[in-house]
Amino acid sequence: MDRDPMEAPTFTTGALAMPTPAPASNNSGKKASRFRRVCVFCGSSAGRKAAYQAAAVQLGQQLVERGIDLVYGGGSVGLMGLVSRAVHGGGGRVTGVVPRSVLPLELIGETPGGEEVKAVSGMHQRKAEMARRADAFVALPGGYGTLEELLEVITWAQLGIHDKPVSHLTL
Ligand SMILES: C/C(=C\CNc1ncnc2c1ncn2[C@@H]1O[C@H](COP(=O)(O)O)[C@@H](O)[C@H]1O)CO
Repeated sequence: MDRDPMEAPTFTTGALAMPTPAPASNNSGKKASRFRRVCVFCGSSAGRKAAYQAAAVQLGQQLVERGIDLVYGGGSVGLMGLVSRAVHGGGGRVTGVVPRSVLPLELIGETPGGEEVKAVSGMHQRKAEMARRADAFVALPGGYGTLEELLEVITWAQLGIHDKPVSHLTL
């Protein structure tokens, strides 16, 4: 049976799940995680289903809940803006990595104030910088850009360039 598109999904991905059934708490009372910073790949548009937007917000909230910082492509638009605002709004730390050429396209309107924005010279530098800073990767729904980013880190894992967990959420 199809999932109700308005229903927020539950996150049970291996990458973010705790290794033990009874997670310890960190100093702030949040559930502890073995990941300090997670890279989220997602659409620069909001997508057709309300569930995509709900998932972006819920993932951001889950990161904050677990005390995990966010690194992402730095956009204020689409699902990228939703996840970053959810993390920042919840008190989490956000780092956006944006190619200078993409800044005017993806950082527009109300920018996610307070986040660290690292401007880089190109798309490849962005992916390398996000991968360097992250302990794990999660992909949400998106377009070709998201697909390209996800496949790149999968192939880097296959080649042994990194050994960080990669997961994607299908809705
Ligand atoms: C091979 C190179 C570039 C190939 N294209 C992209 N590579 C990486 N990131 C990209 C590319 N095109 C768009 N993006 C970014 O993905 C994000 C999500 O986009 P979506 O299409 O809405 O899913 C967004 O931030 C895009 O800038 C050169 O290395």
